[in-house]
Amino acid sequence: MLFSEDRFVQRDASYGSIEVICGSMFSGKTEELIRRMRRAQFAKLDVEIFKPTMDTRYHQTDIISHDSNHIPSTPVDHSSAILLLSSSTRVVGIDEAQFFDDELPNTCNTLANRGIRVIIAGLDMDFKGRPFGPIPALMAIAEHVTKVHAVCMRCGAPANYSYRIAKDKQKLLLGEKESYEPRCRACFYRNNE
Ligand SMILES: Nc1ncnc2c1ncn2[C@@H]1O[C@H](COP(=O)(O)OP(=O)(O)O)[C@@H](O)[C@H]1O
Ligand SMILES: Cc1cn([C@H]2C[C@H](O)[C@@H](COP(=O)(O)O)O2)c(=O)[nH]c1=O
Ligand SMILES: [Zn+2]
Repeated sequence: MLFSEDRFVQRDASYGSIEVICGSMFSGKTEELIRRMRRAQFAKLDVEIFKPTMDTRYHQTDIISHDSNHIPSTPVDHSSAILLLSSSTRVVGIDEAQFFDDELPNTCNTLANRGIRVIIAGLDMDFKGRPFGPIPALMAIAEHVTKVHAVCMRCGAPANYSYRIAKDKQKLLLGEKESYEPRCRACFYRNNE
């Protein structure tokens, strides 16, 4: 079922909220983030979208999904910049949040306590199946967590792991289908132990 904004409205409008969209690569995190941001724009709310400067796979500024859906964003080096750049904003979106520093949860809390709706998209696990960056802490403090799934490239089941095809072992390796494929638990661990 699609996330519905109507299901959760703060009674005290001086407070906002935190939403996390997480899952494996190709699971539709960016598409879902774009969908929610576009609905906020249709509602004529001021929105700002941020991504980490290091994620330059498709475009210097735009956020672009694997289906070429896109929306403009502001690249930032550190989560503290998001606070400085969000003063007159009602809705803040953050993509590829797994790449941000450990201050991101505090930043998001500060924004939400200023009345801002914060929507975060990011990988919950790295290629080893381990929690990734600030995402687990964000999931803990969020009002809403949406876990989306890709389709396992081996068996067609819902996939929640990002299997790395490339031989590189370092945690950070930007890439797409040439380097990763989504897999279900069985197909991920059967070939990865
Ligand atoms: N194995 C797969 N499972 C699901 N979607 C896939 C797969 N491979 C490619 N896609 C495409 O990826 C799109 C999702 O892209 P995107 O929102 O950028 O995902 P994410 O941000 O989670 O990596 C899907 O709509 C689909 O067209
Ligand atoms: C699993 C994993 C992924 N990455 C990189 C690969 C991509 O550049 C992004 C994820 O992009 P998506 O929008 O979710 O498809 O993260 C990485 O650096 N390390 C990993 O373990
Ligand atoms: Zn599978």
